[in-house]
Amino acid sequence: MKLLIDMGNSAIKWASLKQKRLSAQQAIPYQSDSLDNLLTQAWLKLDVPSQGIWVSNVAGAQKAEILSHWMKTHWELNPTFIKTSRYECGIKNAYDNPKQLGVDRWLALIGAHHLEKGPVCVVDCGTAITLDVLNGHHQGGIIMPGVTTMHNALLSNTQIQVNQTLQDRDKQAFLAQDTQTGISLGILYAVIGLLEYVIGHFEKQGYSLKLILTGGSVPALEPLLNRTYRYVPDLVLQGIKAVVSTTNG
Ligand SMILES: Nc1ncnc2c1ncn2[C@@H]1O[C@H](COP(=O)(O)OP(=O)(O)OP(=O)(O)O)[C@@H](O)[C@H]1O
Ligand SMILES: CC(C)(CO)[C@@H](O)C(=O)NCCC(=O)O
Ligand SMILES: [K+]
Repeated sequence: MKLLIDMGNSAIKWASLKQKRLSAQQAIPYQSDSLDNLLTQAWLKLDVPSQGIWVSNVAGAQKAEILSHWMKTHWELNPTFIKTSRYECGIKNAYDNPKQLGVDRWLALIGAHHLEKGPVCVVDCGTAITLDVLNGHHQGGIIMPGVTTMHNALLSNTQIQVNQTLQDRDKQAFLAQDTQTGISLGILYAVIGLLEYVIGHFEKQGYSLKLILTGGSVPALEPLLNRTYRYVPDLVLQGIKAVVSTTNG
């Protein structure tokens, strides 16, 4: 069994890989409890991933160190931290400095390329929202604050007080008649507007991009999306799977 891990900014996600089959993605938010305790709760009953552990980490060196230490202690194994490269699995990285591109974005692109041939727009709606376009090669991308991040930024820079992060969008008007709805719609429209703007730009040039979505905020955006799309919650893990398959047969 191999263990594939996506360490994001707010949550750690993982799945096992057995004979080319990826198990259902599991996730735990980091929250306030120590990562070491969270890992013990999540993984102590797992089979030892004796065929190897691969990690996409954008959560920093300290979390990586805790993860490595936990694995050494409980499994006597060292994880492989995947690095962004210039070329991988048939894709060329568009960044001037390829290493600067977040490894989660790189792996999501690789995952998307395995799912859909042809031009794709890959959008990861997590703590940050990233958008990357693959049209032949990687064309580059965009980074914006995620849904919760936008919400928190607004509340910490104003005197507005609301209870929930995002409201249910059932039977909502196009424009808001209360504060909570106004914030929810503002944030959701910002994301939808970005998608429309970028995909529209490529359409004007004659390219039809297939939209591939991943990340925790996708369900909140779905009611507003007037395009066909594919929602792939474990896209980063699928990218890791593709990388592992090419390097390990
Ligand atoms: N019900 C919800 N409605 C809206 N947004 C949500 C909801 N649940 C989670 N989210 C968003 O999803 C984010 C978590 O996304 P994800 O599960 O992709 O993990 P992440 O670690 O934050 O992401 P990343 O890997 O991009 O760092 C939260 O920060 C929040 O913005
Ligand atoms: C943008 C995030 C935070 C999204 O998780 C991550 O991919 C990251 O830290 N990227 C480095 C910056 C970049 O991709 O240009
Ligand atoms: K992510």
